[in-house]
Amino acid sequence: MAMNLESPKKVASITERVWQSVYGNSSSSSSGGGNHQRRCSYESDNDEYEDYDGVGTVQLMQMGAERTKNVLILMSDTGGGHRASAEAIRDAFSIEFGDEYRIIVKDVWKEYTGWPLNDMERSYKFMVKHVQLWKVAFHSTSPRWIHSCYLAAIAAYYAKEVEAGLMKYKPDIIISVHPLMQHIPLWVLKWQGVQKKVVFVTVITDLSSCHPTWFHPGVNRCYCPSNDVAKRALYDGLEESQVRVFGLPIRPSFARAVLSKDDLRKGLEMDPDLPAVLLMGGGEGMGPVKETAKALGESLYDKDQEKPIGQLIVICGRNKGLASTLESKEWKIPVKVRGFETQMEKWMGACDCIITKAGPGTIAEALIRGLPIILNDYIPGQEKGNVPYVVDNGAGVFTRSSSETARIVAEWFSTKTDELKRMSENALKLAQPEAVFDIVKDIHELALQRGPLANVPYVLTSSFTSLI
Ligand SMILES: CCCCCCCC/C=C\CCCCCCCC(=O)OC[C@H](CO[C@@H]1O[C@H](CO)[C@H](O)[C@H](O)[C@H]1O)OC(=O)CCCCCCC/C=C\CCCCCCCC
Ligand SMILES: O=c1ccn([C@@H]2O[C@H](COP(=O)(O)OP(=O)(O)O)[C@@H](O)[C@H]2O)c(=O)[nH]1
Repeated sequence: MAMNLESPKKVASITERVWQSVYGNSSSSSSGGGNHQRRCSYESDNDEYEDYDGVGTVQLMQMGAERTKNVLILMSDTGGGHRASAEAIRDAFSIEFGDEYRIIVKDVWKEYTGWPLNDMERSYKFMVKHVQLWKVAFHSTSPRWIHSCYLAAIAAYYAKEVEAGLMKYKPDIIISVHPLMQHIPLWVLKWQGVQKKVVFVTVITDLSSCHPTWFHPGVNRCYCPSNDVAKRALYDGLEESQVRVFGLPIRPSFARAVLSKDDLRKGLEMDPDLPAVLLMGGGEGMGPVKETAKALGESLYDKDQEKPIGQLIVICGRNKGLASTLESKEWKIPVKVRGFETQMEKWMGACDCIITKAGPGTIAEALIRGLPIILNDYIPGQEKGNVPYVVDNGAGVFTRSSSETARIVAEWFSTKTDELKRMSENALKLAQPEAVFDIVKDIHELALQRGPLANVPYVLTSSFTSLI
């Protein structure tokens, strides 16, 4: 098995590739065989596949080995991490392979099926708010026979809809970045008789204690972000040849260090001199963000000298209530309150440490930026294992107490700057900015091994319930 948990390669090479992808191939040097001047086409919400008539055989528009291959990335906005990873993979395909691939990022469930599949975002938000409910749901569905029964029942009910959803995009390659999106699509491919023609891979977006639904023995590859997850994949029945360990896919923009901290701060209108702490709670702004912000407002103010010793950036994600509460507060230190940000790499690059719940995406991004991490919460189940991942590797600390968090940051910014520096170095050692490129290159290899991917014979058939 390629348990090659690689140390980060030269960041400059990624920088160069990202730069060339965005601004064209002006540099004379080239890296990694990408067609940098070309752009990979992709879509997220606009439909460009109007040829599907919903009843008969779907004809492929482009034939032959040279045609653009369709890559369907299955995700759901349950949290912010799945979309972030999907976008990372999309961007890396574009940088590496230009218009060889057409990338489609979709929540097919939401678009095509009915309740409860089309409402997972809200159901998930509700369950994690009532954390005991989530804990019971997570652990009680862990045994394979239990989740297989649930998923088979849902698959049987929504078979036609899921099939139509997949067929519309005529995928040559399907990439699932969600724990509940292996079983049903694989059954549909089997029903279609195209299981051997379509490349199906899973990219796991949990760093450690992930749910067993991630591991499906029918996939061509299962990309695990850590050796721990790979061991669990093998334990759950995958073959060594199916498992690869490259790291968690993070948006390529994180890997480039084009702007200095000074320039980033200027652009973001931050104080140029005061050390900065970034406070967030995933895409939904979860966890004790409000209490922590208030505590930091006190601890980062030197009462004796009557001046701040640090500045605070709060990113509330989609939590609008949180943002408006914090915006209306009077602060003694410089504070910026933001909603959902699309350029997280800039905010992270401008700060000196981060406070967050134990979301895998945020952790992996912070490691790339070398930010020491204070974890102040975790979702039971899939996020629990992220705490020792950070703490045991010396890249951060865990505390649920807001006052303790505020005290630690104040010390990092005054008497314990050496500790902050040491943790930053440890964070960088864990970072894997190349992971997303290694993943897409491996998928490309898989596709090549399949030979020409044309003529995937998608047809609507009558029943597949007998197959599941
Ligand atoms: C005998 C007692 C029965 C108990 C009742 C159980 C009924 C089933 C109800 C709910 C299903 C619960 C599913 C649990 C497995 C989920 C696997 C998992 O890890 O999911 C994680 C994702 C969220 O992603 C995570 O986000 C995090 C941040 O917030 C972080 O980024 C992390 O890295 C991510 O992995 O969770 C989901 O997507 C769950 C969506 C739940 C929607 C449930 C409501 C709809 C019910 C059924 C539809 C799905 C079919 C359920 C089949 C059960 C199979 C497990
Ligand atoms: O305003 C925001 C808040 C969060 N994120 C991104 O959302 C993801 C959050 O993923 P994580 O796994 O940390 O937590 P989740 O939101 O899934 O609970 C990370 O990539 C963040 O950079 C973002 O792009 N903008």
